[in-house]
Amino acid sequence: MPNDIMEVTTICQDAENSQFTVTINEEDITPLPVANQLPRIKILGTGGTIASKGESSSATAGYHVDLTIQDMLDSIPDISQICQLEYEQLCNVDSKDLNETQLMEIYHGVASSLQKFDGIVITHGTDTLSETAFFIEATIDSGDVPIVFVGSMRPSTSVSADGPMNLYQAICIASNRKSRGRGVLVSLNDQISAGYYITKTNANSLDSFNVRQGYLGNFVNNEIHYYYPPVKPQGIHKFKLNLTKLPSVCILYGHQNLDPNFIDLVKDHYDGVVIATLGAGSLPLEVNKKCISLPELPIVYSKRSMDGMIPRANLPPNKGNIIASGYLNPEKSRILLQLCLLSNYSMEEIKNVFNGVYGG
Ligand SMILES: NC(=O)C[C@H](N)C(=O)O
Repeated sequence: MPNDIMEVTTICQDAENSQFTVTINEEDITPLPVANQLPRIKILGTGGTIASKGESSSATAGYHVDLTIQDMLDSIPDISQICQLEYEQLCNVDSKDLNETQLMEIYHGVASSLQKFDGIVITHGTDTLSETAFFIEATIDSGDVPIVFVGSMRPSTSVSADGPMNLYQAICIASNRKSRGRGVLVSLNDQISAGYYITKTNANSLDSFNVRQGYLGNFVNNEIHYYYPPVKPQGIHKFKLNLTKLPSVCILYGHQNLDPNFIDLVKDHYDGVVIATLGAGSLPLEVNKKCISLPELPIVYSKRSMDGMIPRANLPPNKGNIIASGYLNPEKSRILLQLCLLSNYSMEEIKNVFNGVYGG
């Protein structure tokens, strides 16, 4: 028997329906689970469009959150042969309304489920899903347990609602042992990606999430195809979370003819600032001067552009308090800076953390 690791798996218990001849080495064989040995999966519900109802079947905007996890589960195929399920409704809101208290509830919901479950699914609005996913990856050492975020772009009432299939796939992904050791995942529109890097790039379409670092896998016809063996993103810095309030960090958006004094509006009200710079760290000379004149205020230079990164070489010369975001977009840079400040890191230590994503 060849020594390859199986790269294609099927959720379907009926192996004859698999379109693939799967070769596995003997060490990799797991017997088909009997009912009480099925993976234990915890769903944590937070709301979002996946839990929403609209006015009519053609409405894809103007909807409201109205479904519980149980309602959502009623709309998906039978999963009793795939996993043993438990769920908890942590909150039920549009993700624009998620605040720090609810973020901490999600953190505790995940942390307290890790020991008891083989996989965790979090239903979440797509608008801020990537922020929560990044936060959880940065604060929880999940070991091998897959943590799968899922949302939808159409409300449950719309024609061709995407929520049921997305949820079904997320549960299958969390239940599949090939998902182990991959950290925080996002499952949406048949694609599997790393929560650390994913970004919402389209405000409306089903193909709303994109990741330039590449999708990790694909879900087609009940089969999960991972493109790579288990791996977690490069440069993750794990923070120990204590229960104090997160430091406040704001994001400023750069534009042509930027007034250098815009920093003055926020400098006394926030512990740190992130600027979406015009290109790869470029800001008008006077704005750079203003930023470096505030040596106590950490300022992360991130980017307006969806793709690309901020290299350290593009920072202004006297860059004591200026930190390059590397590959992180402004909203992820904000969370990383908050966590660094919560940990009382020095400016140098903050730069080292951002260096993990090639910034610093
Ligand atoms: N598609 C969605 O889930 C968007 C929604 N506004 C939310 O983030 O809760």
